[in-house]
Amino acid sequence: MHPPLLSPSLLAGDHAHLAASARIPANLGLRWLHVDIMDAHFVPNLTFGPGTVAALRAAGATQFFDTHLMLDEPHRYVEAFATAGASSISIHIEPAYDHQATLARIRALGCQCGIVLNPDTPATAVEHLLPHVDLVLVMTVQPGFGGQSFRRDTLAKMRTLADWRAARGFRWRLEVDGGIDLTTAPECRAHGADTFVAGTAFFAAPDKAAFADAIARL
Ligand SMILES: O=C(CO)[C@@H](O)[C@H](O)COP(=O)(O)O
Repeated sequence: MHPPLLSPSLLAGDHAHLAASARIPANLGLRWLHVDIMDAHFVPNLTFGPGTVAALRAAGATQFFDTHLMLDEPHRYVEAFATAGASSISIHIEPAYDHQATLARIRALGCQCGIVLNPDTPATAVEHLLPHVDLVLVMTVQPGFGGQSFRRDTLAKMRTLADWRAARGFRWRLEVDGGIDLTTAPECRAHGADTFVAGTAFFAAPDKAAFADAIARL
């Protein structure tokens, strides 16, 4: 299992001042930033596009952009996000497209690649892709909005994936996203997760350094 890593979600930042929001975790020494891309089709919300990612880079953001595409047709946009400055690009298993070819394309573009499962999607749905990814993201809420409650029924799926990783010698990160705070992150850690996306809990924390330290100590 990798050491714990916090990936603060920009979705909970100040959308009128995204570059300033991106600097908050960077100034604490946090290397990752989670960037949620929504298309109002796969999820009922709209957020950022490749132009936002490029603008954040132009404004000086240097952290690892952990880019989560919540799109019906992610294969049409991976090039745009790679060119804009994504570091990793994660795509969902649920829509129908060529997942394996899209993951390979993401790597060919020089990014890390991840596969994402909604809360009700079983681990078996991504089993065939596990040799081909750098990250597996287990959604712990139905994607689309920040500020939702963590779903404990996803813990067993984390354990299954973590057991497969250990038994089969995979090196990917196991990331969790949705309702992650200082109560739910330890539960996920106990079920094999190593990468923790936190939006509301991070940006609302009065002492963000203490929040980051608590995750680092898991
Ligand atoms: O992908 C998503 C929501 O769809 C997440 O990345 C949220 O940004 C997490 O927000 P919190 O649950 O931590 O507020």
